Amino acid sequence: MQMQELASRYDILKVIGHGGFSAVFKARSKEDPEHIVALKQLDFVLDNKDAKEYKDFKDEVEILKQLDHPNIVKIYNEYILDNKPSLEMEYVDGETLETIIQRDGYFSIEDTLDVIAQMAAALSYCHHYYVSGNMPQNRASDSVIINRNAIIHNDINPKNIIRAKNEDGSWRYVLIDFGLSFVDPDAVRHSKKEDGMAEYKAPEKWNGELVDTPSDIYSLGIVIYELLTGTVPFPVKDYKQASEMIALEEKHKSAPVPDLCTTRMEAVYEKEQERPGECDIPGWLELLVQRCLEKDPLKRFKTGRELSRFFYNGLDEKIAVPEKEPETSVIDIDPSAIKNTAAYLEVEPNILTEGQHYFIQKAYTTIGRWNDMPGAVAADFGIRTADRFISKNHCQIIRKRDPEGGYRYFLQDTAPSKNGTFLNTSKNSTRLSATTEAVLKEGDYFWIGNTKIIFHQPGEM
Ligand SMILES: Nc1ncnc2c1ncn2[C@@H]1O[C@H](COP(=O)(O)OP(=O)(O)OP(=O)(O)O)[C@@H](O)[C@H]1O
Repeated sequence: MQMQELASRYDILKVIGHGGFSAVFKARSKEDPEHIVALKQLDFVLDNKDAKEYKDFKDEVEILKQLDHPNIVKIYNEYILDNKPSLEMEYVDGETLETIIQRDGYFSIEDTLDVIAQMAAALSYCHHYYVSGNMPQNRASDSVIINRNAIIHNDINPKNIIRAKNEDGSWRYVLIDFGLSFVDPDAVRHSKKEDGMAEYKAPEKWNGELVDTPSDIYSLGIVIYELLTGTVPFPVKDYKQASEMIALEEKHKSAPVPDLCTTRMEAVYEKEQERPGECDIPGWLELLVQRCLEKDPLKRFKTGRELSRFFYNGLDEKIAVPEKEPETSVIDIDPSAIKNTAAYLEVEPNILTEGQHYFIQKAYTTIGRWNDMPGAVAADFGIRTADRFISKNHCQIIRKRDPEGGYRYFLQDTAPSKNGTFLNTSKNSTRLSATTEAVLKEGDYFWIGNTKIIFHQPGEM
């Protein structure tokens, strides 16, 4: 790589990242040795400096240079060095949220609130930024969408938020990488065709509709969900699989978001190997995430400012949180009507017990006799039975992630139940000890009281 101009201007201190399309360096200006910068240089040789794309890019940089906010990376200048477009910006010394999530799994509530406060401030600033003077046209399909009243980031994801330490030890979260339409051919690929990373991409982007400030709110909502649970609501294993991408599009457009509290409790259990008591996400924060992830952009917070307002009202306990519907349901679903279901339990009907199915959706599913007394503690899976040998809280299924990304399921007796839980035996021969977690495979069955329950795992989603 020829780097004469670059080398004459800067001492390269470190290569921060080098992908297929650009390299980012930590560099020291030779002219001003106090000046440490991040320098992003495209692997793109510019042979025509009058090209329209390059002019647009320069215009965009001119506008982004004006942005001055503690939670937005400061852009200093753009140059052509060794025939390559290069962007000089503030060096943010820290780690991306992606790195932190990969290492730590998920964030505490307190740290998540800190991220939301700072990112809502950043978005509030750019979503209400008044652009004066000459400006590029609003190019809705391009990556940076600039009009007089808003700058849209358009590629919010955990790779583009860096956490740095302030002098007083507190965290500063900084939004980087406004998906400039020219600065990064990779961004062009992402944004012109895909408008940002697929797992963070708002439904209206998939639909090719007008992208506006609520699209950033959706992407930030996915990041908040991921901070709280360690996983995005709609994960993708392989981007190259067309069927996965079609399914992902469908999920963003129409699938309900998996319950935030349940997913967090599973993540806590997986990390701590200890059952969490209550979900620690405040009700108003659940509502905030739901509002960010509304499919219809008109139902989301319109801009960072609206999000911010809701956030501080939540902190001040000024948001009314509706009671959650109880999870236990008496509606029986026929599993054959559902393709590709998650694991479920089938109760074999007998003279005392109704046939039932129950889909396992949580890290712990308690199983016991159906109890409709008001205020009674009910098991997750209440078996409708007159069988008095089944306790109200008899046994449980524990769900754990396996290394391939699927789930494994275990049966455990409840500490111990009065009448025992019997796995894969004729009834009443080998009782599970209360400390055993017996692994379950498709077709395994167990007995509680006089009732047989069959475990099914037809292939996880
Ligand atoms: N201003 C900055 N200060 C410090 N590190 C930065 C700065 N800008 C980018 N980085 C880091 O440099 C690395 C490469 O960044 P870059 O934006 O090119 O890569 P990317 O996010 O992998 O690619 P893409 O832009 O195609 O999504 C990342 O680890 C990023 O966090």
